[in-house]
Amino acid sequence: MASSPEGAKVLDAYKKALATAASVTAYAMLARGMARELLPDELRAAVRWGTALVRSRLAAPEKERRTIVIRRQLGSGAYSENDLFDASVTYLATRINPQTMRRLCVSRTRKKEPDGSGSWSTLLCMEHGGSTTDAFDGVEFHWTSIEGGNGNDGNNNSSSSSRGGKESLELSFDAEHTETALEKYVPFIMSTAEELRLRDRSLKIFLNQGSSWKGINHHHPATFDTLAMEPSVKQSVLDDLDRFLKRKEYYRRIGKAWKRGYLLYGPPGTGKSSLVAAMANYLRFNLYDLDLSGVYDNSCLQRLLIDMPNKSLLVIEDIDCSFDSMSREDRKAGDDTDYTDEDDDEYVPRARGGYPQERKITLSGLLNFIDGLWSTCGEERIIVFTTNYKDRLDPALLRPGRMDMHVYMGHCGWEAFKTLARNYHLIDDHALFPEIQALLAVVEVTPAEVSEMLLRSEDDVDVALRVLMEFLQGRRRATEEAENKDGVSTR
Ligand SMILES: Nc1ncnc2c1ncn2[C@@H]1O[C@H](COP(=O)(O)OP(=O)(O)OP(=O)(O)O)[C@@H](O)[C@H]1O
Repeated sequence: MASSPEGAKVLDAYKKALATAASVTAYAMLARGMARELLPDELRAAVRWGTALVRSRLAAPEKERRTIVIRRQLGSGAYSENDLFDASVTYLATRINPQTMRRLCVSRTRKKEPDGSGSWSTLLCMEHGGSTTDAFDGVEFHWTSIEGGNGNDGNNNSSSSSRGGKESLELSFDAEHTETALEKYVPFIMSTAEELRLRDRSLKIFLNQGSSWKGINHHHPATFDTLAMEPSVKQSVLDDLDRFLKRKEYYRRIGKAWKRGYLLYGPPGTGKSSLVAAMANYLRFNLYDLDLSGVYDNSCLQRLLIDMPNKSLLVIEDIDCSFDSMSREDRKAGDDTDYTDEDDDEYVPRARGGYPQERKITLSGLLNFIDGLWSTCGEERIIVFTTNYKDRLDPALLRPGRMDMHVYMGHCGWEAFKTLARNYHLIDDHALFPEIQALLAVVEVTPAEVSEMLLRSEDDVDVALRVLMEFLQGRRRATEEAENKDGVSTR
């Protein structure tokens, strides 16, 4: 290559560069040697300090950190538990990766269901001294578990939390993310822990006794999967519930109470109560079954409604029987009670058996409490009214905006039947299905009646379906005879 003119040029340039580098190095060594010889120690120290200062200014500054200490207990009293500590432990159990933890705490608890069965739940948590990281909103949060004790834990750990003699968690992050930590991350931890708690708790059903609620464990097996109803109606109820749950901010913004009302109507035995139970199971809300015949007056009603916590479902069954829309004149004619102090638009509550009772609450009182009182205290409530006779309801209940969704629970159609066949006999098809489908298209039968027929023979699906088919044929004959009779009599 050197033999060509270009090669000679390159070699030349290379030699020059080497010579320059060698002379720069030699000069630097010479200068350093001279400085060591000529400059006094103090001056050299000052130069070193200046160089370090320039270097530290140019380098990226170390980020400031913040630490939030979350103590298990806030004081020494019985009510000093810190909910944020419990919520953080619950939340972290879902974030801990057992693969990356050197030491890990595992606890198992057995939950007993009302039907006697039990299930195990496992909780993972950090051992004292352990740490883990979590990412939220693009920010990295570092968690450390700090041991409690009496200030002399032998670790020489001088953190304030351990000195306080109480167990705690420390949450550290870059100081610039303090607002995210306090305004977003902490509320997120609380709401996630609350969701997990609701998912794991045994549900309760509360019944009113006087002006208070009495709760018992509630284990209604109905779920949206086992519910036999029109698939599109079922899906629209599910979608509505999901939308409701997600809309906390929306309700706050438009200034409306975060509640939702459903009116379930349809003939007896079509699954209205089952749907209420399925809704409670789906939402993991406790159920408050209000028997208006046991409510003396509006103030008693008010107390009951105030006592209902958030995330609860209030159901008033057979609302058409609970209020009688007789006018004052009708009532005066019917009994001797003195109604002189009443407003004309008041209604007499009826006991579930249909007998009017002495003391009164009003439908407007009920609706006003639900609209007014619930908007000022509490949130995330569902109210469900059920009725067999929608046409008998007071128009005040049906007014747009009063009940957000009206759900018709109808007679058993083909899709509903298939759900029941799957529930009771685990089948999706059978030789008798076409005939049953044809019969269901012309016969009015409730899911409760179909369920009863399918249960007649639990072990033998052939027998069960034949029993159902004969029942449907009998119903068709009866309907035809009735129609013929009507036809004859009207002729
Ligand atoms: N749609 C349905 N899906 C599944 N099972 C149902 C359905 N409807 C009725 N059943 C069965 O019938 C029983 C009675 O039904 P449920 O009490 O839910 O009906 P309802 O419409 O509330 O009746 P009522 O108007 O008389 O209170 C239920 O326990 C269940 O076994």
